[in-house]
Amino acid sequence: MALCVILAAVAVFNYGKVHQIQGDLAKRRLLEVSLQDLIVQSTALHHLGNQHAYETKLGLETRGYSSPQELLNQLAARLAVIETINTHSGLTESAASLREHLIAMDQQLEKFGKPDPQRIEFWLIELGIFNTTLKKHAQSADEKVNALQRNNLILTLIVLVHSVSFVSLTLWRQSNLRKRFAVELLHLSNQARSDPLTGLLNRRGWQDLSSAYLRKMQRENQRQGSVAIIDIDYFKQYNDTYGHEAGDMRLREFAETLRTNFRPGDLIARVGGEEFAVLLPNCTADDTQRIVDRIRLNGNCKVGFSAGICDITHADSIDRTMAQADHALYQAKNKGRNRSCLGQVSG
Ligand SMILES: Nc1nc2c(ncn2[C@@H]2O[C@H](COP(=O)(O)OP(=O)(O)OP(=O)(O)O)[C@@H](O)[C@H]2O)c(=O)[nH]1
Repeated sequence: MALCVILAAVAVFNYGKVHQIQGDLAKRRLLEVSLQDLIVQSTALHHLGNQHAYETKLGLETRGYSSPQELLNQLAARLAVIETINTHSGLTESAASLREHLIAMDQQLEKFGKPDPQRIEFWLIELGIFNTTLKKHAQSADEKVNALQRNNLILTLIVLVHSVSFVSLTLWRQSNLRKRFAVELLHLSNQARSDPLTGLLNRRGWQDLSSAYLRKMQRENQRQGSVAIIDIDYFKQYNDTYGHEAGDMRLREFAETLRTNFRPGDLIARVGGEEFAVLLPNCTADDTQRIVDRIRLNGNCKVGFSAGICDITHADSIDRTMAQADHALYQAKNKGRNRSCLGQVSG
């Protein structure tokens, strides 16, 4: 970024220089035009050196001058313009020399009625030198402007490439940060919804997802679905006999048993210490009871448990369904445990 700023500053400086040189160029054009005028007017000078007065007169008249003095006056006026515009020292010297010749010609004209032909030659030679010097100056100024413009183009391209790269990099970093943030957020929200001991949903996850399931069922007008609340029997006794760590191990094993015996689409959660809840979409309470009993009676299940099961067909909230299933669980416990009971759905 710092490099970009430096390059941009150099480019601005260069533009300033180009601007200044272009101002000089405008002055040069004016100088060139004035010099061309001077060259054109100087062709009449030849006639001032003529032997015959009538040739001089004719030569001057055909170029629009009424007298030799008028021609010299015109030359003096053009030279004054050149002297005013001129800024280069080399050209100033030539202009001064031209002025000297002009003064000498003027004096000769006054004294002898016409300037010395040799002086006229000197004037023309000096004019040629002035012209050549001006062209050289013009060429070097053009080269300078071209070089500066080329440098500026390169600088502009570098600044542009840097700026585009900088903006792209910033956008890429931002999008990466956003993605990481989203993943982090998802991870945190998953953590907040899962039970660290068993990896199943916790009570909060159960609340969120079972309510969402229920809303989906109502939206799609599904008529079937059930909830089972499963509670391990005499778990306090197990804990007291084998210790809390062994109890944890049993809970993990039990969670795994539930995970393998229910379908992937069923919602399984640990909603209390040794209490689990399962939501089975598209499954009636009778079918759920059959599944639950099969698990209960299966030799792989190392703990006994009781279950309360309830249909959610007509339920308007998950809490109401849970209350019914809980009531059925209470009955199962009361009837001696290690069994399942169906709950009645009211309304
Ligand atoms: N190891 C372990 N035990 C837990 C955990 N959470 C709750 N418990 C224990 O589970 C036991 C539950 O006891 P109770 O509510 O009396 O239930 P129970 O002994 O299973 O009796 P019933 O349900 O009536 O058959 C208590 O001893 C709790 O300390 C846990 O995360 N790990």
